[in-house]
Amino acid sequence: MHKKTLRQDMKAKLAGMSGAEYDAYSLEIQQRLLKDSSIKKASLIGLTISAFPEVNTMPLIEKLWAQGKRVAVPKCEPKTRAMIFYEITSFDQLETVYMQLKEPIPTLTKAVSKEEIECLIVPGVVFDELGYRIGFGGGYYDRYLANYNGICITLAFALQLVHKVPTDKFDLPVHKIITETAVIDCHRNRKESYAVDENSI
Ligand SMILES: Nc1nc2c(c(=O)[nH]1)N(C=O)[C@@H](CNc1ccc(C(=O)N[C@@H](CCC(=O)O)C(=O)O)cc1)CN2
Ligand SMILES: Nc1ncnc2c1ncn2[C@@H]1O[C@H](COP(=O)(O)OP(=O)(O)OP(=O)(O)O)[C@@H](O)[C@H]1O
Repeated sequence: MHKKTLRQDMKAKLAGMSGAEYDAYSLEIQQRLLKDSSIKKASLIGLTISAFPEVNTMPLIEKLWAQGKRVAVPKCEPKTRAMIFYEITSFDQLETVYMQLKEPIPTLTKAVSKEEIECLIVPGVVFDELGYRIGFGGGYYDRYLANYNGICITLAFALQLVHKVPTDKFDLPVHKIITETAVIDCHRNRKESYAVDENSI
């Protein structure tokens, strides 16, 4: 199925989730993430300010701050489709300027380089167990990840997983996907799937 159709179908499915499910699953995903070694090790984490029905990241950000971690969120550059991450220490440092997305106010925050971000929480709409994803179609993360060397984790509701996401050559998979029911080691799944491919030749 085409990326665009998969994206639209999933958005419709997500819209059918109840508020109670959204809250309970988001909390479960947050708790699983906070137990994960990649997050425990990281001192600067890059993530987005979620917009419903994305897994709620606002309570997560508060938890990260409470644990003494630094948090950086992206600002989009629509002309070039680039993103710059800025460290925020309060939700008062956010504004809505682009699409209904909350972004950091550059005059109140400090830009952080890609190399400083040890763990990046990557958003998206549809995912598979190898870590491939379909985002909102801006290509922002495909570009950002092209020369990113840290750990990439996605937070998703279990219903956002499909058997296989169609991929283009610029698509880069995440290392792990955390849902309310599982922590999926996509990196390992890819290694195993390549091994199966080789054995079948
Ligand atoms: N909460 C959250 N913040 C995020 C993302 C996200 O997925 N979630 N992003 C993740 O990347 C970036 C913003 N992504 C965007 C992706 C597409 C469009 C956009 O303009 N979409 C057009 C169609 C695409 C086009 O014009 O070619 C549209 O919907 O009309 C805007 C922002 C950064 N911030
Ligand atoms: N590394 C790249 N360099 C240049 N263009 C790219 C790159 N990656 C993706 N693109 C372009 O961006 C557009 C959007 O790609 P795609 O539909 O895969 O986005 P997405 O994965 O849904 O979005 P996002 O990465 O923002 O979550 C495509 O037209 C693609 O050609």
